[in-house]
Parts: sequence; C-alpha cells; structure tokens
Amino acid sequence: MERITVHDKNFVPYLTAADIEVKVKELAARISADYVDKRPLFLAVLNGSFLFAADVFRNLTIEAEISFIKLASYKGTTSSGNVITAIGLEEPLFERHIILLEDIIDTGKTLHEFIPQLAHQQPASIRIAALLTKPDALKYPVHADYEGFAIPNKFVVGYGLDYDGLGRNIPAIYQVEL
Ligand SMILES: O=P(O)(O)OC[C@H]1O[C@H](OP(=O)(O)OP(=O)(O)O)[C@H](O)[C@@H]1O
Ligand SMILES: Nc1nc2[nH]cnc2c(=O)[nH]1
Repeated sequence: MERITVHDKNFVPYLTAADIEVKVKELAARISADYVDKRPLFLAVLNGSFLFAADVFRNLTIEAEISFIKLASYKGTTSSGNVITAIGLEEPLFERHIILLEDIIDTGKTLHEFIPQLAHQQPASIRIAALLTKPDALKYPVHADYEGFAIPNKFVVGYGLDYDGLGRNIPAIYQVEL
C-alpha cells in the first residue's frame, strides 16, 4: 500500500483490508457465541461505523436486529454539560441485549455521555464493540467489551472513518503522517 493524501494531509498505511476482515470475522464469531438465543439489538453509531456495522452484522450466525442511530450533541441545562440525543432510536430497549457498534473510541466522551441515556430504558445488558480504540487518548471510563485494534494516539482515516468528510470509502485504514 502507498501513502495517500486526503485534503491537505498525508496518510500512511496502517491496517490492510485483509487485517480488518480477519478481525471483524473474529469479533462476529465471539459475539455470536456470547449471544446465542439472546436476539441482541445492535445499535450502530453513524456515520463512521456504517461499514464496520455492516461487516460485523453479515458475519453473525445468530438471530439479531440492528438499528442505525445518529448522535447529536447540544448544550444541556444540567451541570454535567452537554446532552447527547439519539436520532433514529425507535425500538423499545426494555429488557433487550444491546450491543453498541462504534468505529472508534478516542476520548470516550461520546459513549460516556450516551450510555446513561440508554441505561435509562432498562435494557437487559449493554456492551460495546469498537473496531478501534486509542488507549492513550482515553479520558472517560469507557471500555470496549469487543475490541478490534488498540491503536496509537494518531488520527486515522478509511473504512468508514473520515477526515473532514473524505476518506470513508477507502477500504484500508491509514494513519496521519506527522
Ligand atoms: O471517543 P470520542 O472522543 O467521543 O470519539 C469517538 C467518536 O468520534 C467519531 O465520530 P465523529 O464525531 O467523528 O462523527 P462521524 O462518525 O459522523 O464521523 C466516532 O465515530 C465516535 O462516535
Ligand atoms: N477519522 C477519525 N475520526 C475520529 N474520531 C475520533 N478519533 C478519530 C480518528 O482518529 N479518525
């Protein structure tokens, strides 16, 4: 793989499409084994997770449902600051087994703010599947139950992840060249 340019930045190859495929199949197999007869509801957090979600979901061997949600952040009136709402979350979550699908956990802020709102609906369980995590960037106590790759604290693009709108269609993952 060659280095690529997206907007004004150069990126170097980091994970090949084959690396990603192997890992995604591994995660789908683990999840399938853990959720036999539980009919989990996957919630894919848009936009970045759309490819990861599709690839995990198509490799499941169990009964499962999926819904795609978009998180919107606005300044809340509570002392805790921002409030995150989910657009497109129609299903009742009560007593459901929920698996959040994320392309990346960076600081952890998004899921840290969102999960309490899911918990409010009293699902049977909530777990997180994240293709990428950045342990050195983590600022909030968010833990991926199913983790693809723990990566260095460098900006990445490809396989759903964008740099200012571009790069989501690149089948591999590239890391910014500093
Ligand atoms: O752990 P955090 O620091 O909160 O970062 C992770 C979030 O950032 C990305 O979304 P982004 O806001 O870039 O939106 P997008 O998925 O629509 O590109 C990613 O999909 C996560 O939702
Ligand atoms: N594209 C992209 N989006 C992110 N959101 C949080 N971290 C990242 C990252 O490294 N790359």
